[in-house]
Amino acid sequence: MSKGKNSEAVRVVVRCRPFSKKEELSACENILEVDDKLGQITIRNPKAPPDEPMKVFTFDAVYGWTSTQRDVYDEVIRPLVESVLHGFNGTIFAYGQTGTGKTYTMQGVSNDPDKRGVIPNSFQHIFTQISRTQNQKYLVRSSYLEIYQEEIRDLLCKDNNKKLELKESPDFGIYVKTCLLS
Ligand SMILES: Nc1ncnc2c1ncn2[C@@H]1O[C@H](COP(=O)(O)OP(=O)(O)OP(=O)(O)O)[C@@H](O)[C@H]1O
Repeated sequence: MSKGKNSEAVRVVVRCRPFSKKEELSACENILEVDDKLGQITIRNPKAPPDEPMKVFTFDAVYGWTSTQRDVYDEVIRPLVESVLHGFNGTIFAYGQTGTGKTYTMQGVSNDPDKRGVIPNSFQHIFTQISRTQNQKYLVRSSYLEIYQEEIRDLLCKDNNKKLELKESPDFGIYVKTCLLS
């Protein structure tokens, strides 16, 4: 049976950011080609001998430097948030080297509606859906943690310098006690 493109349990999506001003000014060379139809990224090694084949990587979806926050939300995030609203679990995380655009994609620019990222767009999506629903109760819980250099901080806590401890319980597994829980 053929599967729809959003039916995989885990989807890996790559987004390539545009050159920064600094990279433009220093005439950095683009070595990537993004094929969003095939979900492929081709990497050209400028130092490789001419007969060496280029490296091609295939993902569930790829987004190039002209992709917008809306493209990413509508095609990748919206279906997952919809399924969460129907009671399924869902996780979105951004992974990548420093400066590659994780914060831009997840958070974006708050004072420009077109540049808002996954977090504000999914909040808007969830609360719009809740406001339109009648005869149904929702419970929305939120936490915002930073893990940096092996230390965990609760960014919703007034004292966000306080380090949280990693704990383990037979009932919940591994957890941290956030400000809301303590
Ligand atoms: N898709 C994009 N379009 C335009 N600008 C982008 C895009 N992605 C990232 N940028 C810009 O590139 C720079 C680096 O991005 P960002 O801070 O999101 O990287 P990061 O992966 O979160 O880095 P770090 O791991 O160091 O926190 C920022 O100036 C950001 O605005």
